[in-house]
Amino acid sequence: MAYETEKQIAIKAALAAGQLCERVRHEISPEAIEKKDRSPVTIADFGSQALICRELATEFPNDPVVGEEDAAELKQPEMAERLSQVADYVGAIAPNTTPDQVVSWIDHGNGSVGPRYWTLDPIDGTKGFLRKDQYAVALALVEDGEVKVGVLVCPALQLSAAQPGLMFVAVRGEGTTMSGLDGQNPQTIKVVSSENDPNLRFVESVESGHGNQAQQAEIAKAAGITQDSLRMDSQAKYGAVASGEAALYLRLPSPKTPDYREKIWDHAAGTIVVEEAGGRVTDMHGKPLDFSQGAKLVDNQGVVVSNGLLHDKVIAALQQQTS
Ligand SMILES: Nc1ncnc2c1ncn2[C@@H]1O[C@H](COP(=O)(O)O)[C@@H](OP(=O)(O)O)[C@H]1O
Ligand SMILES: [Mg+2]
Repeated sequence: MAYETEKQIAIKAALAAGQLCERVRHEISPEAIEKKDRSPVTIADFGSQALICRELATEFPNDPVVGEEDAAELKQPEMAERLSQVADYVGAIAPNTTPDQVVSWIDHGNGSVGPRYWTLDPIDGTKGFLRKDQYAVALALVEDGEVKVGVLVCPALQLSAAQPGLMFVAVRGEGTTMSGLDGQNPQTIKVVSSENDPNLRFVESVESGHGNQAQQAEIAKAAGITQDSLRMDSQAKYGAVASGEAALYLRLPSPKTPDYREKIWDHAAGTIVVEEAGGRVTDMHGKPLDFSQGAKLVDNQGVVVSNGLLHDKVIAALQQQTS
């Protein structure tokens, strides 16, 4: 099977990172959230990137990693205590970790996009993480601009599972699986194969500033979806489409940030998870997402993720709105 080693290492690394994030999350005090204290997410974000980059640097030393975080802030003398907290959390999974190692692993994630690279969002949906809602650890391998392997660990996502904690894994040409966070009994999943069912749902961000909720509602309606949206943080939304829980995920540019360009780590893992489950991912103009241009999807605007059947209808509705 293609990319078997990459897949196994990515799963191991992302699950370990998910475990670290959950430990930190359960220790967030309600007061910290009220005060909008971002320290829990900072610790988990840095710890997750450190653990994953440690694994990738050991197993694939020649592969660049394009991660969301860098250690510049953590290296400041006034951050010494925070750094040692991160090292403690990482050390619970990778014994004897030193603060210097943490810094160097995090900075291993400052690579550049090339012919083959990994991209990592150590905590996607930071706002969801702080609200104790959805978040994801998202890791993907990209070759020649195409995502080849994607792993999404969603520790708080339940869908139809008996308990929260879902992992989605996809390899190009080999389908998408979903399992619990023990990785046991992965089940092949498929998008919902209907376009006219009154029960079809669409997903969008909880954060109104990350999209255009009014326009998203209109477009979903034009595509025949009559149900209210399901609002969810992070790339868990891609998992919802891949598993058939939703038929569509719309992320249209917010009127406040019309020129926003999406980040590769916010979409790479999710894209392959949906495509390999039989769905489609493009930008709002129907163009495939181009992961070869750098950390941002500079040639794309907005994101449309569907079960495939609805896709052309959605793009046509968007074109009609702008013409
Ligand atoms: N104006 C904007 N438009 C779209 N996405 C944005 C945005 N500002 C920030 N984001 C991205 O939205 C991501 C969260 O998406 P969602 O709303 O689907 O949970 C953030 O990832 P992080 O949480 O990793 O920083 C961030 O990269
Ligand atoms: Mg993100």
